[in-house]
Amino acid sequence: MTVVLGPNRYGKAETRLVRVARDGGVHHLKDLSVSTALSGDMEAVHLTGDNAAVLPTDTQKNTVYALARSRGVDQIEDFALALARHFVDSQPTIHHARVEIEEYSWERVPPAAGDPGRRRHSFVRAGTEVRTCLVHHDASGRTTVVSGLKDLTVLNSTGSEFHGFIRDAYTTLAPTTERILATAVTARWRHLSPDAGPVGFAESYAEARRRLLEAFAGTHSLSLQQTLFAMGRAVLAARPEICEVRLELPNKHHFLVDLEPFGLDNPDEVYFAADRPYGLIEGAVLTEDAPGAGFAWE
Ligand SMILES: O=c1[nH]c(=O)c2[nH]c(=O)[nH]c2[nH]1
Repeated sequence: MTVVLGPNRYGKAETRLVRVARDGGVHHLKDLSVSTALSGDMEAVHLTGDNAAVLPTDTQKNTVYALARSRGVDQIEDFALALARHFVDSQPTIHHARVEIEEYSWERVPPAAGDPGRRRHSFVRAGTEVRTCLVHHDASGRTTVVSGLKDLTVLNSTGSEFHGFIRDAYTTLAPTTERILATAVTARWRHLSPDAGPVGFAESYAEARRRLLEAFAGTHSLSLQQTLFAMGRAVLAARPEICEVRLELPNKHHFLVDLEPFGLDNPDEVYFAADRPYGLIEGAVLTEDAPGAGFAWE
């Protein structure tokens, strides 16, 4: 039997980077988790242990910190692109770089009563929402950028129905014209080009996020699948720099509690927020002319 080496990559996962930009006495915070993965001429290291082509994962981690200092960190997509290009362009044995970044957002602590000055260096974590990006760059100059977010938890307390579904021998679910619809959105969107056009990644991200929220809130939902498509379509309709949106929407079920044993009615008021199992609705929404994704999602 002959065996051969298949696809492989290696890197440093989840390098935690906090950067404080000091603008006089006013500080700005970036809080990131950066994962790098490289591939290229890696037959020898796998087959014989010859490390001559290997840029150590420790060096990859150091590069994250060094570039944070030498070029700063603004939009995570731009930072990921700089890292990916650095690895591929500086090392002949590295043919492909994959850089994935998560950004945790912080808000300023509000000013105290009677102290109108804004807080200059005190922050509070802004919820659980995480901004994400995934960048690929290879030695032939192909570059892809996927932006996104995860753990964006949203809830509509009305405007959601679910009925007309298949009923078989195992179906017990009652059709409903009134339910809570709640989900923790994971959304990722593929850019047509690695520079986000003239708007830049800051505005592109803010607007895509806004369209997702508007579509979730503004869709009278007959299913979470319908809401998923409406959310993806809303982003694509508003953002010409984006050609594909992929969504993962866990259905965070809220069950009306039966209060009859206690002599109480329950007119859509008291719910049990179930933890698991949960429905998981996943889908991609693309423009008709979206170019092939290549390695963008890998
Ligand atoms: O929006 C929904 N889609 C489903 O496919 C489904 N299945 C289910 O049990 N509840 C729901 N809700």
